[in-house]
Amino acid sequence: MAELVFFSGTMDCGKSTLALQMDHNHRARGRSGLVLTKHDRAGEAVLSSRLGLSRDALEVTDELDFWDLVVQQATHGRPIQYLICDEAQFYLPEQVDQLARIVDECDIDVYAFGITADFRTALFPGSQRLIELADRLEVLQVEALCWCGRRATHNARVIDGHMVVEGDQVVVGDVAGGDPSVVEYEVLCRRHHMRRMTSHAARQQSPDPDLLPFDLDLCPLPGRQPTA
Ligand SMILES: Nc1ncnc2c1ncn2[C@@H]1O[C@H](COP(=O)(O)OP(=O)(O)O)[C@@H](O)[C@H]1O
Ligand SMILES: Cc1cn([C@H]2C[C@H](O)[C@@H](COP(=O)(O)O)O2)c(=O)[nH]c1=O
Repeated sequence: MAELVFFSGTMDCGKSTLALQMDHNHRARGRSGLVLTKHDRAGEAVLSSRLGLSRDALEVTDELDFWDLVVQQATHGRPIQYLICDEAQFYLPEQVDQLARIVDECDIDVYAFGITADFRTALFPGSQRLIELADRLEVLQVEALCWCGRRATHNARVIDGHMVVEGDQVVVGDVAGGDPSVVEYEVLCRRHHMRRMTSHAARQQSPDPDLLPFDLDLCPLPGRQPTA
């Protein structure tokens, strides 16, 4: 029986890599599928992973009707058995409803990949609908880590090293390493997200590089009070 599965996690935890692997494995067994994405960092109509792999994909626009898409494919003699849907947090809730209908009425597997929450910890509308409708939620096994060493569970938006909590929900960007004058993201544990303590801020408080990436709370020094 077909399933709607939502693979989620923070940014940079391997979702797009897994999406490419799943497409590869299904294709290798002769199954026919479609790969879709929306606002990938690498540009339009491409699904890219930070491991260096990428492939062509259909760009999901607000106008796209997934139901019409699979019906069209079938009527043109290209029946679909699975859909890979990356950056699904950006899909409209009604598009997620269409995906659920495709699973139930066409017996097509839908594998969706995306972050659940934005930089303010609010659910993206597409992710909220996926959580409401999915047969299964899968949290990725590879843990992205906060600078302190704990598992990263939240996405921070960072401008000039400082975490911001106001702005548009959707701003396409990457985790640190690019041009620091533009918006970038950093994954943090909840504690440091709530304290707005990015790696930059932590370094300013504790400039000795030997103290990073270890969190003093996790690895206290004798006689020293935790700072972060
Ligand atoms: N140079 C590298 N060597 C090994 N693994 C890497 C390298 N660069 C990135 N990765 C892995 O790729 C993951 C990010 O994969 P990606 O599919 O782009 O993430 P997501 O789609 O969740 O944002 C990182 O968590 C890391 O495990
Ligand atoms: C937290 C957050 C992220 N985004 C954007 C940034 C990236 O372009 C994608 C996530 O991609 P990834 O493959 O999971 O790294 O989402 C955003 O627009 N708004 C946010 O709050």
